[in-house]
Amino acid sequence: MFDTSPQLDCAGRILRLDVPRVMGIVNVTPDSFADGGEHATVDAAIAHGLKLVEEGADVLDVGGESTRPGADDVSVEEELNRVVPVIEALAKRVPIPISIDTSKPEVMSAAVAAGAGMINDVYALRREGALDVAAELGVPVVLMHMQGEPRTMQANPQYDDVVADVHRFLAERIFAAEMAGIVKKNIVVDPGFGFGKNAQHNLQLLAQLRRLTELGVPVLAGLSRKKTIGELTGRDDPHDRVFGSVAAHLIAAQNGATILRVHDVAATVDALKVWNGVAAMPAPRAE
Ligand SMILES: Nc1nc2ncc(COP(=O)(O)OP(=O)(O)O)nc2c(=O)[nH]1
Repeated sequence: MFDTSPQLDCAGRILRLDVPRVMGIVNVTPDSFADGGEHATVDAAIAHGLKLVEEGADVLDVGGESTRPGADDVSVEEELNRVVPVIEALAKRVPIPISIDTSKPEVMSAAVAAGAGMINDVYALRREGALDVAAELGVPVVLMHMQGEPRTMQANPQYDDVVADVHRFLAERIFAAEMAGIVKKNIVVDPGFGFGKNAQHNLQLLAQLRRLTELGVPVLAGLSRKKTIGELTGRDDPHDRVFGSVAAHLIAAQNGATILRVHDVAATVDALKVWNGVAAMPAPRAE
């Protein structure tokens, strides 16, 4: 019997989506909100990536520019200097797919040449040239919703209906990607928790995440250590938001997400082992 569950071919490295998978975050940045500066050097980032693989990550997401509210822009050259050596080294040393977290077409190309097999773009390929470059590279792409720009997006986000608005945006970006030549089986969508959303918006999106699975592509959820988790738990320090983040990602998995983007891989992997244990149980017999 052939396994018909969805999977992503990330430049030859397969990311199976038969069960929720864990994307480990490797921020090669001095200013990321949750772990800024902790893995900012090439060597530290490589070591961190190897640690996340040890902990059970199914894919690594390497990023060289913080997208937190108010973050400074990073030049193409600086971003390349941060991520390319890390991707090159990790691609040689780990068997799992590596994704590049960038919105710059030049960085997408260089990262894939260095061994990345997936593009994760918080701008959903809206930057000049990004759609064409992503189509040319032919690797899976994550299209994420953001309202506004990182610098200003949290000022006062407004929606008529955040779930419907995000759903509509992602449907439009899927269409744009397909028109550019990206095949639908290579597309993942992401509601963009915290990107132009307040806590209520984030919780509505999490509660109704299954609506996004109607788009017919895998859903990625990234709530790890984010402000909404802090507000709900009262944990001001992002490092103290592990338990809340794990709870949020289990709910995302329960609501249809099959890629979870996390800082705390070991904790999330253990939580998913419990979740998978229950999910594997036979459905209740009809009365
Ligand atoms: N697809 C996707 N990509 C993302 N990239 C960065 C961040 C922000 O989190 P982090 O990388 O931890 O922080 P920073 O952007 O400050 O480096 N969140 C997402 C997300 O929710 N979805």
